[in-house]
Amino acid sequence: MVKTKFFVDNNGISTFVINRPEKRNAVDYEVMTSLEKAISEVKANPHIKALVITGAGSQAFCSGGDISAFHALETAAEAESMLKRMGRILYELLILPKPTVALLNGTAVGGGCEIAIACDFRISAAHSEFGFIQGDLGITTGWGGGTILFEKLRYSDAMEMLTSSQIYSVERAKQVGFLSYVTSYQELAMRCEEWLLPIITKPSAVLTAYKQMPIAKWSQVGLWERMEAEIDHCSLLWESEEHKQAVNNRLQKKA
Ligand SMILES: CC[C@@H](C(=O)O)C(=O)SCCNC(=O)CCNC(=O)[C@H](O)C(C)(C)COP(=O)(O)OP(=O)(O)OC[C@H]1O[C@@H](n2cnc3c(N)ncnc32)[C@H](O)[C@@H]1OP(=O)(O)O
Repeated sequence: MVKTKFFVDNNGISTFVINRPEKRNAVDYEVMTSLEKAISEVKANPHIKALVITGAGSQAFCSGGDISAFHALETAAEAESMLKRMGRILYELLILPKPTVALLNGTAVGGGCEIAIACDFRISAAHSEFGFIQGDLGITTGWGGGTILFEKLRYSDAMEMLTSSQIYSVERAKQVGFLSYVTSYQELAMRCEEWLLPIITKPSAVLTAYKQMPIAKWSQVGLWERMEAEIDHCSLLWESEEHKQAVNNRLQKKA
């Protein structure tokens, strides 16, 4: 089965689907490569007005990094190369000069929440749940998503979401500003299109100009450098006994 899909509709809305429902749409190297390519295509293709990222099935949007695949990364240096690669992809997604939507068809945890927060909007199915659960694994966010969360949510809300590792319902996630809109799973695709319609019917130059406003700020405040610092911290924690034990427990389904 192909691990990702990418298509563009007649309105210029492109959709990237992580297609690993049996692994709750976990991100491995193949998924990373496809996402990297899709972002480049969206940036370069003048017919594409927006990018939607979603997951296959109704159970998960994305369960973060593929812990079976990344379990093999033992040292801080080994972890850093994977984390930095995905961090750069999320930075490119963040600064894409076109509107982006995380279409949350199900639960997002760990790096899944990092992908979601790198998008401009988060539209969710009513049954989804969200958690920056990295703290329970003895690490921090490692793809730069913590830094992005602090940019997009109120300080105390971002701080609580990250440090508590709690699972948020859609109600709570909407309350803290993590979500833009909630609908039923059945209506998700249709509502997303409706949501995007007043946006994608504007000239591309207008959309790009608006997107440039936060991008200029992020460049001034050295956002990428701050994401790199986050990645460095996570890499160091990666080689801790606490992290290795937590991942082993999860792989053996003890936690
Ligand atoms: C590495 C980067 C780092 C970052 O920088 O942020 C991270 O992303 S850390 C976070 C890593 N992710 C996790 O630890 C999440 C683990 N998964 C779960 O907590 C749960 O699966 C779920 C997402 C809450 C869904 O629960 P549920 O619907 O009950 O499914 P199962 O738990 O039964 O899983 C089904 C199936 O999928 C496999 N799976 C799930 N998540 C991952 C994953 N992240 N990597 C690899 N495989 C995953 C799980 O092992 C099951 O497989 P089988 O046993 O073969 O059926």
